Amino acid sequence: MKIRVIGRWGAFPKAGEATSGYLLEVGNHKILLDCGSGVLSALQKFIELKELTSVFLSHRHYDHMADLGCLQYACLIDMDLQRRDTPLRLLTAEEIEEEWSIPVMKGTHETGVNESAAVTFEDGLKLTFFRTNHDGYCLGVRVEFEGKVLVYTADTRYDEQLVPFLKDADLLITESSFYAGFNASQYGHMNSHEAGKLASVAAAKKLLLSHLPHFGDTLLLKEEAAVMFNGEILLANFGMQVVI
Ligand SMILES: Nc1ccn([C@@H]2O[C@H](COP(=O)(O)O)[C@@H](O)[C@H]2O)c(=O)n1
Repeated sequence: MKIRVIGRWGAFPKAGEATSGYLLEVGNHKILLDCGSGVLSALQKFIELKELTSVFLSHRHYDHMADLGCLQYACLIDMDLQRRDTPLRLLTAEEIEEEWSIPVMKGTHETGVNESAAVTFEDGLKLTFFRTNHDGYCLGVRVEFEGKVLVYTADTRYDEQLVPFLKDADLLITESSFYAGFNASQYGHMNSHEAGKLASVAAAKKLLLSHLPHFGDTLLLKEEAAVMFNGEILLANFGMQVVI
């Protein structure tokens, strides 16, 4: 499994970068985990959009799905120009409140997902979803393939109820929206200590800190998380690829 950081910022993108987006390449799949602001442009530095096979949307906050509409247009154009023969599969966290629906368009096909259903592909790739502790309906995803495990928590408060879904991940991607000591929970998020603690309690092998704050020295996040987690810690950087 290969995972590349396409967008690493919370809330809004820094100049020339993007908010949440991670490209997962596994078997014949190219799956985008979240499609925040700036992701569509940044993604094309690495692949052509017609190569994408699926997109997982954790929740319907702009920093996780702002570029979805334009991605749908790209798929429509690629279908019309016969550059894409299969519609892009959108795996979207079911929005209980149904405040936003995703338009039906040629080139994309939506499948609502929730915490009680897994998606299994023919080659054995399995995606299992779990509800996180965020404001609104937000799902994390556990990806399993040929004995390797990747977990992406998306947005969440620190919550040990998540641990069974994170257990023994070869790579755990968590948010680290604030610095140690800050009450991140009030905003539905985690600070760096909490990210490290979650990785430790879940016995993750490697931790990738992302969904970063727009203030302070983000290098500190890694040092702070290391107080709570003894394993390898990576701080998300644009274009960084991790192989597990
Ligand atoms: N006082 C605040 C409030 C929020 N943030 C950040 O804004 C983002 C909000 O994103 P949601 O996913 O909760 O919609 C998030 O990155 C928060 O950390 C902040 O920095 N300060």
